[in-house]
Amino acid sequence: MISDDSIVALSSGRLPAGIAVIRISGPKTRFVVETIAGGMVKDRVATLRKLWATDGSLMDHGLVLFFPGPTSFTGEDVAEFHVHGGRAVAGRMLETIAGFDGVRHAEPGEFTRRAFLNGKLDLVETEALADLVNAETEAQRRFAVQNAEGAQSALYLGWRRRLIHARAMIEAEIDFSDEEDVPGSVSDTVWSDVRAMIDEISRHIDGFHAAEIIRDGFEVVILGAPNAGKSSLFNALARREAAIVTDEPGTTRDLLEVVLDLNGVRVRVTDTAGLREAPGKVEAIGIEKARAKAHTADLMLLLEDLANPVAISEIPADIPALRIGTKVDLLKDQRPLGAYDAFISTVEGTGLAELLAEIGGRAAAAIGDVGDILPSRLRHVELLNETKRFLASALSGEERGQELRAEELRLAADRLGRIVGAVDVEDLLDVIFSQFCIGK
Ligand SMILES: Nc1nc2c(c(=O)[nH]1)N(C=O)[C@@H](CNc1ccc(C(=O)N[C@@H](CCC(=O)O)C(=O)O)cc1)CN2
Ligand SMILES: Nc1nc2c(ncn2[C@@H]2O[C@H](COP(=O)(O)OP(=O)(O)OP(=O)(O)O)[C@@H](O)[C@H]2O)c(=O)[nH]1
Ligand SMILES: [Mg+2]
Repeated sequence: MISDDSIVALSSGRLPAGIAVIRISGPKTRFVVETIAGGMVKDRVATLRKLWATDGSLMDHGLVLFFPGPTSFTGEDVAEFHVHGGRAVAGRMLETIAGFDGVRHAEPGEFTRRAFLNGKLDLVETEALADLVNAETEAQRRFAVQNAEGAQSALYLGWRRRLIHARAMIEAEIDFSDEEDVPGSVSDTVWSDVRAMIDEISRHIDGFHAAEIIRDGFEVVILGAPNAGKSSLFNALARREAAIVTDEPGTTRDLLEVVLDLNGVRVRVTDTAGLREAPGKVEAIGIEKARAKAHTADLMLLLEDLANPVAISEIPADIPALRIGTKVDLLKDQRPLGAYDAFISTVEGTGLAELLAEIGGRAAAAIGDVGDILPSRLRHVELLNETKRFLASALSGEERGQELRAEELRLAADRLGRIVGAVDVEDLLDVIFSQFCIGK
């Protein structure tokens, strides 16, 4: 639904700020610029102008930019007013512009929605733009900017092109099947490419967990017996008193979380209740939560007090773990018994930098290599799985005949088209654009 309304919004952040950017898009843009800036400005060049309210009073003195459609961000005429970032200045500008006939305040993501509807961005690029605006870590930014530039879309469009070609080859073979000189090897080539594509898609889907780690963070869970020093390590990693520490076993009951940025990767560290038998009611619930949390971890830190080692039981075996000896300062000259991956003292600060480096290294390894193209939404994974299912069915369906197999190739290509928004996506748009803030 492309409406004729022009839309206006504050596109920059929280006020007050040095500068506020007010953006308008749509057919009324020229008229608005002419009226409030006292005439048009040169296309795509910043021009300093006095900005006049409808009642003839001066609103501000600011920079005006005009981008004529279709060569603008939205594809429509767009203008920007870069004004002083005061609340009253921006407020007066917005109300004045929204007061023009045919101009209204924009909905969240509405500029980007217009860019999508005018073919400036596909759906995957649009989602990546939302990720770019929300990126907090360097890994999130790198990943989002690459996809906003079309890397992920190019992969899906490449597969789609191959399938459209494959289907054309199969259909040509059907049409000419009476003629002797169409070699069977054409369809052999096609089906071996389909098989290769299934492998490529599977490998790509396997990368989803890395994408989730980039977005949600690498999950580190601290586990151990009561008093092992879990909360003390948690506070040292958080660099603040995030958890209560006492010498009473059973101090921590609930899960506590801090988010770290380790070399540009989001890492979430959870402190847990000490694991032990026969605790009180509240602590028992905490211990249950700790055990459940361990199962979703990317890395477990299993803490043992070297002065009083208590190994913990029933820890998930399939999740990577580091066994850490704590309170190494209390050992004096004794050598610790047992195989530990690290020794720490939160009192003296021993081993903490090394532990942090180890966690950071594992988190970096878990997100894969810079430039890897990963599915960035569950939506992509679901459609890729459907694509794969149609391909597998086409590949194994010899007895069903070439027509049906060609149709399955079409359905597979369709699913890829749906990921980038080339086909049948009207129902997705409200969900996707509601992820944006106003002014984007
Ligand atoms: N001031 C300002 N900064 C901004 C934006 C903006 O809208 N305004 N952007 C907004 O997100 C981003 C830049 N993205 C943009 C993308 C396309 C076009 C644009 O005018 N595209 C035309 C012409 C392309 C060309 O000349 O190469 C087009 O696609 O046809 C402008 C900005 C980030 N910084
Ligand atoms: N000497 C020494 N004492 C420590 C060290 N780390 C923690 N402690 C002490 O050990 C006691 C327990 O520490 P916590 O961090 O609360 O232990 P916890 O594992 O969180 O305990 P629960 O929450 O009860 O499961 C406190 O008295 C701490 O001061 C350390 O590195 N050296
Ligand atoms: Mg604790």
